[in-house]
Amino acid sequence: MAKHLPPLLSGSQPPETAQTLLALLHAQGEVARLSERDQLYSSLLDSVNAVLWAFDWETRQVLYVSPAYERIFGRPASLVLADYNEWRDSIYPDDLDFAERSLAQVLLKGAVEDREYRILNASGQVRWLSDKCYINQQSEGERVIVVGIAEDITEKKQLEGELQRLATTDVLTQSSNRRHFFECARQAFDHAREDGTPLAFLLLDIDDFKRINDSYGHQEGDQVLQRIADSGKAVLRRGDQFGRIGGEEFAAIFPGCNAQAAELIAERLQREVQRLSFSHGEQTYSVTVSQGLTALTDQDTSLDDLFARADAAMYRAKRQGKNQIVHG
Ligand SMILES: Nc1nc2c(ncn2[C@@H]2O[C@H](COP(=O)(O)OP(=O)(O)OP(=O)(O)O)[C@@H](O)[C@H]2O)c(=O)[nH]1
Repeated sequence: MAKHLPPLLSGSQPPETAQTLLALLHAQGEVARLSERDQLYSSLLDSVNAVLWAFDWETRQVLYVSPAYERIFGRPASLVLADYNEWRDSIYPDDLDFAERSLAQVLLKGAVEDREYRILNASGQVRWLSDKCYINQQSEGERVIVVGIAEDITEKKQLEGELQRLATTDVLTQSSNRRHFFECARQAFDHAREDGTPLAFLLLDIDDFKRINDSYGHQEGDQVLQRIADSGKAVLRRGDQFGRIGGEEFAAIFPGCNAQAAELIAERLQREVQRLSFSHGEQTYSVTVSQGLTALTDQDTSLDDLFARADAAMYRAKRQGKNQIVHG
């Protein structure tokens, strides 16, 4: 038979002590929940590879940096909280102007999301940051707080650089590939036309390359291509562009260079290639190249004009006995 238990508390309201007890239990639960949430927030902040930050625009004071600051910058957070210049001084000198100007734009735009700059961390390592920032001002007249998220994108940048290198480089010779060479050459052509500056264009083709392949094998042929490309790169000046544009055909573009100056470079390259010595087993051999050279004229309307003249000149060099430079 069911027993009827006496009511724990009589009347509709619990006595005062019980109310206090309930309130305490409730508060304890709240505290536990809050500390759980706190732990969750701080472990989230810790795990992202980004610094969340807040900055008082008027007083130039950093109000908050999340734990990733110490990991990415390699410096104690207390220092940047005491002095904003800690952050400024970490910025890679070439990027400081951009970092400051783009931060100031947040006042006009409310948000600046395309800020990428480099920092030097405490051990002198360069790191790339994507530092987005936003105005956090509720109403007119309130102090301006800028908040931001500075993500470490160093690995992404390195990957982008590697992809860019792969997309623009000829795998065998590590010189520019055809597409990239002509892209750069077209830009150089446009600049030369705009600025009225000289420009020279060169085509180079290895002589009797088929015979090298047939006599010594394709791998040997590849080595010849690599060493000729190395000679090309060594002879060129900074700002010149050198590329492999076909099987055994290379091209170079010389911005700011007239026909005479380009001729000197082509002659140097011709000598460099003649000096190269190759060996296959007991045999040693050398190679020669034919070059077609031309310079920009007032009548040229596109890079194709220069290319056509250099190409015709190069074939003349072949017909005239190879191992020579012909002007077109
Ligand atoms: N090893 C190697 N050979 C290549 C590569 N690309 C093209 N070739 C070879 O380059 C040779 C070009 O031969 P041809 O166009 O007849 O020219 P050539 O023998 O140099 O004759 P000339 O241009 O008249 O001096 C061919 O045998 C191609 O197979 C490459 O990446 N590696």
